[in-house]
Amino acid sequence: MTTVVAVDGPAGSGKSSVSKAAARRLGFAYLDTGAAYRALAWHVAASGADASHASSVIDALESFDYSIGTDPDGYAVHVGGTDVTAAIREPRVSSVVSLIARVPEVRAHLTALFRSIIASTDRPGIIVEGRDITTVVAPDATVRILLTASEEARMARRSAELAGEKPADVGEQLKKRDQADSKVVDFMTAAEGVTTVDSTELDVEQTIQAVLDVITNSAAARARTEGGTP
Ligand SMILES: Nc1ncnc2c1ncn2[C@@H]1O[C@H](COP(=O)(O)OP(=O)(O)O)[C@@H](O)[C@H]1O
Ligand SMILES: Nc1ccn([C@@H]2O[C@H](COP(=O)(O)OP(=O)(O)O)[C@@H](O)[C@H]2O)c(=O)n1
Repeated sequence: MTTVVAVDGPAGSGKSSVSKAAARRLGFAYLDTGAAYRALAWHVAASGADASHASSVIDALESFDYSIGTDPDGYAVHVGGTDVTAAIREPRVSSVVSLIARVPEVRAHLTALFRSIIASTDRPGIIVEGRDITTVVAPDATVRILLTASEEARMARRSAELAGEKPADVGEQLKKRDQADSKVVDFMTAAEGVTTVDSTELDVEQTIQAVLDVITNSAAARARTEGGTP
């Protein structure tokens, strides 16, 4: 049976870098669900539609021909024939993606897509990261983790990544996006059965180790329960 590891958390908490590294070490697949919301935001803009109109966004879903790889060593994101891997990280996409993510039809459509990608993985496990993986996409995942960090740490990390942008602007955008996103799904508090890893005081390697420890312990506990051992 495939081991499914669900990781949620706010922007800049380390979900994608840590999940990718952990997947690489375990020989697991890796699924970045935020990339799909970002790619749809890109597609809506490319179609000339208005991201703030739910009906236009729902219409754009019909022509949304999306694909993403699940190899943690390199995954390309495509919309139709266009490689949008880099374009979806641009601030113009980040600034509108929450408008897309708040539309229930979009969430239902993408959730079904994520579940089919999870079901078709050919590796022993898959790490899936986003905002609602532990609660909506895969609430029955083998391992469920909430990766957090203080707002200050997250803003500093994102500013370091976007070196060409003004740190104050990057921080403000991250804060606004988290506020908008958290009205739609709760990724700031751990749901029942979800283990919190706080990376504020950890470096990247320590965070990867903390996540790997949770995966090892939870998978072992799950195997004991399913094997009938008390
Ligand atoms: N303790 C840490 N844990 C995870 N990432 C860290 C840590 N310290 C610094 N970083 C850096 O912060 C950034 C986190 O970004 P990312 O993994 O994209 O987060 P998210 O996917 O949650 O938005 C990366 O550039 C990473 O190298
Ligand atoms: N499971 C998910 C993943 C992302 N999202 C949306 O997609 C956006 C981009 O997600 P992301 O994971 O790429 O963002 P970062 O945390 O990497 O900045 C978020 O701001 C949410 O609006 C979501 O609603 N549900």
